[in-house]
Amino acid sequence: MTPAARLSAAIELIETIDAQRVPAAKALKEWGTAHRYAGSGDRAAISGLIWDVLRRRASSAWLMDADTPRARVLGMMRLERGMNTEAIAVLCDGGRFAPEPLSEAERSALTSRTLDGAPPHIAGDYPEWLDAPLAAVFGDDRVAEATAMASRAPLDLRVNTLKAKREKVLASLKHLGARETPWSPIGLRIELGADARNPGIHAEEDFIKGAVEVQDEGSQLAALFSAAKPGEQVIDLCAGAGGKTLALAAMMQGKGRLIATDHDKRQLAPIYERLSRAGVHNADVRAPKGDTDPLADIKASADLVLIDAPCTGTGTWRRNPDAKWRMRPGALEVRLKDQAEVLDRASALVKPGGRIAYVTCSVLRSENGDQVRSFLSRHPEFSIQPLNETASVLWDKAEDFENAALKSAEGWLLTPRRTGTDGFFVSVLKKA
Ligand SMILES: C[S@@+](CC[C@H](N)C(=O)[O-])C[C@H]1O[C@@H](n2cnc3c(N)ncnc32)[C@H](O)[C@@H]1O
Repeated sequence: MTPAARLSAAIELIETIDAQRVPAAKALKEWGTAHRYAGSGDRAAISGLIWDVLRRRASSAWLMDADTPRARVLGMMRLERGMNTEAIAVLCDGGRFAPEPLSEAERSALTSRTLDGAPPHIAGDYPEWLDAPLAAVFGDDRVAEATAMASRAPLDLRVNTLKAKREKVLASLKHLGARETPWSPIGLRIELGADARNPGIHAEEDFIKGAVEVQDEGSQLAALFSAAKPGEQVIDLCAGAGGKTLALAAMMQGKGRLIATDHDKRQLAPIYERLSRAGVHNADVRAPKGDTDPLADIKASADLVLIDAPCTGTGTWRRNPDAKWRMRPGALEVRLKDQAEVLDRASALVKPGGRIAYVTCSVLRSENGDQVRSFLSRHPEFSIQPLNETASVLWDKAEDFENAALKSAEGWLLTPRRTGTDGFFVSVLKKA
């Protein structure tokens, strides 16, 4: 397919997504099935166009002064891909399979309109109802923060120190353009291009042998800040697919007891194979069975309970721009209730002198600092570990990190703009 034909296909797909209100991933899959002649390069390029349109959905429509699929695709080419009017006109030449030529109104919008004067939720590309919550966290920086949250994310990897050292994996993944992450001492980063083609990390020997895992650097830092140590009893209470469990296991160097559970046993399904590939031998996965509590035998004995809390995922919008537009206030309410419940459950599992690491991949205060404050009012035996102590695990990077991340009385907030990671909140709570 020519670049122009790919653009036509993207416009057609956005029309389908709008008309049928289906998730973008589903629409892309169905399009692929119906257009078997399209090669993998075409599919990746078209997916890249769709994701970029979703990233800049509101600002592209504003720029073009028209909220149609075609206008949003054209506006995205200008805003996200940095193409000028002439370059866009070359693609839209009305030829076979190419989009129709640009109208006068489109030419004029692409050439002379800007985002000046656009309201924050349009310039920053987020749902209007989230303007007040984002303003509460970022104030006048919310457009810049949200713009970074709309940008494309790199592929981050965590080196599994149970099996390998970072220098060695770095050398063997050089051909993919891997380099060290800025903060995590065990992270590697591969920048991704505009097409949604992934670099095939799952087929690399390092991945197959368990020397690396895919994990955003923010998620790596959240695990590091929990300061899990060899010999401790550690519970990963919302273990899901096990991303944090694997990181905790590496920190524990195979010594001590690591218990992973989740209230939804289906979420745990991938964890068994991942633990085995990573060479973890001290993990005990406890899937819930009926109404029985899989942690019934644990009473105030854990050194550390990590809560990778169920949350709205606003911090991961750059990896899933579709989810951003689908988010509803009702979903936030449900998450807030879940978070309070999980925190209360954790409080009974931790021993005196032990700690809870409360983590979300959200930037919203109601899920982060507010949640911590209300937990402390219910459980005065807990207190917040000073933030500089939490960040001290970064050694020589700790000071730079303290200047980069956003600090509140309750914990650290990492954001794409400030730390170049997904958005993550981390608070460590110590039990007296
Ligand atoms: C952010 S995800 C976990 C991701 C995972 N830790 C990882 O790093 O791959 C949150 C998880 O919390 C689980 N969850 C939701 N409510 C819960 C509850 N009340 N108790 C335990 N887990 C819960 C969800 O099933 C989901 O798997």
